[in-house]
Amino acid sequence: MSKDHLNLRWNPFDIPDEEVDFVNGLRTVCGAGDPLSRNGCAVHIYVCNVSMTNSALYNSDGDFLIVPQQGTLDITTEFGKLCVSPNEICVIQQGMRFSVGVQGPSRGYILEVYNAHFILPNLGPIGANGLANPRDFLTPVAWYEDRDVDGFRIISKYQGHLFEALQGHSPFDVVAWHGNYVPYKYNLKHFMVINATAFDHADPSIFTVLTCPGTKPGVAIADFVIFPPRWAVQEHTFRPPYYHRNCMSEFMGLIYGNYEAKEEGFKPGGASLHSMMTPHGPDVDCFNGASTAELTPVRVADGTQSFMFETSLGLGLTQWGEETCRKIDSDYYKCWQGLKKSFDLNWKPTPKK
Ligand SMILES: O=C(O)Cc1cc(O)ccc1O
Ligand SMILES: [Fe+2]
Repeated sequence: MSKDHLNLRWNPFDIPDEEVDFVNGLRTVCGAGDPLSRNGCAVHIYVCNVSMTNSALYNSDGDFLIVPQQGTLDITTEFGKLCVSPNEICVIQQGMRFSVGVQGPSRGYILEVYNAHFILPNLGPIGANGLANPRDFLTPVAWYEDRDVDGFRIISKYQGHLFEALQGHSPFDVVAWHGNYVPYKYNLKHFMVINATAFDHADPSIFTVLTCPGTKPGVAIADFVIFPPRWAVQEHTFRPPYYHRNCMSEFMGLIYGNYEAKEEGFKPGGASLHSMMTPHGPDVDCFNGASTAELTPVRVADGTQSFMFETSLGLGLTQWGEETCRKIDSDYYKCWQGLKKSFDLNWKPTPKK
């Protein structure tokens, strides 16, 4: 494997012209571990343009966190209906039957976890409220249909493969439910952003919406992190993401707009992967702009929404992610090539007021 395989960028994944529904349009990009030992995660893309009809999917392997990027999803579940638009996300847990309706060309990202359910991160010193607040998560109200169907397809994703059984009626015949094992949705605009207000760039874990914990305390199987519209006010700081290498694998996607560290090249519906311990950071334009900008309070990321699936596991690419999709941007590494050495022995910091 050559070095440029460790930092990768994908151009937007194609939505096919021929009719494809949500299940047939599922593609796995990368992953770690496996569902047999209930340890690991996977990143999938869905691209589709027609609704699932007389069919339902359930995931025997783990939980799905679905991030629509284009097109609203009308999801019918055994618990009722969820309408999920871009900039909203939903979680459909292991075993729940669901059917996805779409209104046209649709695309999005899915984070699947095998170990445990997603939870809100511990707030630690943040205290009682902040980040994604529990009050903003919505669960469906019960909805049912009593519909006989000649051959309703029940599809199970089991050990990474799809299996199918036919039954004579719609599975969405549950008239009521109680308990808390239920799918939910969340609108990212409700995220209460907390960030550095004096100096330094905070670890993006401060933007964690949901996390799937692993067995080592504080180490996640996967975090869902967003880069929401916010103020940047830090002084004496290079404000964009720092250049770093770290112990996590970072898969990023873009719902709309631009990502501040890569205004060019990272496009909505595309993706990037910065692999564990592989150096990365802002592109040369971002570096040059932020190195000379006056550090007054400024808005960051208005009209945009990027996100990261971050995992403590190593992410291995599938054949589809690496080759079949034909979306890998082989010039990605060039975004850093114009970075010049800027060490100056005689430079002195401006004294603090
Ligand atoms: O652009 C990235 O790769 C994601 C990222 C953002 C940030 O603010 C700090 C670290 C980091 O990896
Ligand atoms: Fe990073």
